[in-house]
Amino acid sequence: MLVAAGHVRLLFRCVRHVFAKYAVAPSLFGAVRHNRGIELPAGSVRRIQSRARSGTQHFTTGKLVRNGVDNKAAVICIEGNIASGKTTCLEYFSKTSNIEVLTEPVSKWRNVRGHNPLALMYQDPERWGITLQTYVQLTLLDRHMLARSSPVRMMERSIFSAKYIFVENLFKSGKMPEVDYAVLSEWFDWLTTNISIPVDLIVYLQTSPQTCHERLEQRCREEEKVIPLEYLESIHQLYEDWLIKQSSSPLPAPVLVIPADYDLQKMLHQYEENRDKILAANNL
Ligand SMILES: Nc1ncnc2c1ncn2[C@@H]1O[C@H](COP(=O)(O)OP(=O)(O)O)[C@@H](O)[C@H]1O
Ligand SMILES: O=c1ccn([C@H]2C[C@H](O)[C@@H](COP(=O)(O)O)O2)c(=O)[nH]1
Repeated sequence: MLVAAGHVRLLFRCVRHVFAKYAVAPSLFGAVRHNRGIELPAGSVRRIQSRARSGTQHFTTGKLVRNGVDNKAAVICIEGNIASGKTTCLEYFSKTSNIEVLTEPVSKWRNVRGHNPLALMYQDPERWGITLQTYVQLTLLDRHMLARSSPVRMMERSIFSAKYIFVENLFKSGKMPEVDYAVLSEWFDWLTTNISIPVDLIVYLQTSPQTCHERLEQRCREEEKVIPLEYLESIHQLYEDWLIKQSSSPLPAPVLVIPADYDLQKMLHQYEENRDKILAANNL
């Protein structure tokens, strides 16, 4: 009971953080509605009247969007299993001008005010899964809502994979209590219904779990030393169901699959070969 109350308090703190950062609550509710939309001071969040892009499923009428965000910029999410090579891929494209690269905020997940929710989750997922995933959801939402500085944004993972892969995995494996799953799901549904989170293309780095296991050991991140091959197999299966079979959760954007079991040199070649397809997201 006490644990559940603590989670609710944490969730309220999270949404207050988002609203405070983007000044949504006072300015939104104090806003005046005109025929052309809502007028708000610069830097605040506004509701947009419509947004539809061909090739994507998102129609964002009436959703919150941060003022000053250029909705014409393309957003490409790099998805894949743990240690599949997402950061390495982003590093490669970061050398291209006009591409803004946002890596996952893992450093925050390892240190929030002196606490390490990533390590806690791996030590005791039943207790700390909701704590980590609440913070992952908040920090990824923050990434999605950052004002864009280039015509193309590439970001590592998304609020969608946090929910459809990692939260689902914790719940389906019996490591997340049903009440925690229900609360996280309600949050996710509210956020994605009310806030504009456009994604134009998903690039899926498709690896075997064995490859990821080897790369994980090579990377040697302290918190991840306890990850067994079976964990990577579960995450792999969820990714395949979502992005290849397209049978589990809704797709926020079209998917480009890049086989990623190859060595680094071949991967860089693959990225170059797919560069035009990836950057074509800018013209959708
Ligand atoms: N194609 C590759 N072949 C071999 N090792 C790789 C390859 N791509 C990445 N690595 C290494 O594997 C580890 C995980 O890669 P990383 O890009 O951090 O994965 P992710 O961001 O998906 O977790 C790192 O040590 C990285 O140097
Ligand atoms: O929603 C999430 C997203 C990520 N994680 C974990 C998985 C890894 O241990 C780290 C970072 O992932 P990378 O694939 O190495 O970038 O965070 C999670 O538990 N939940």
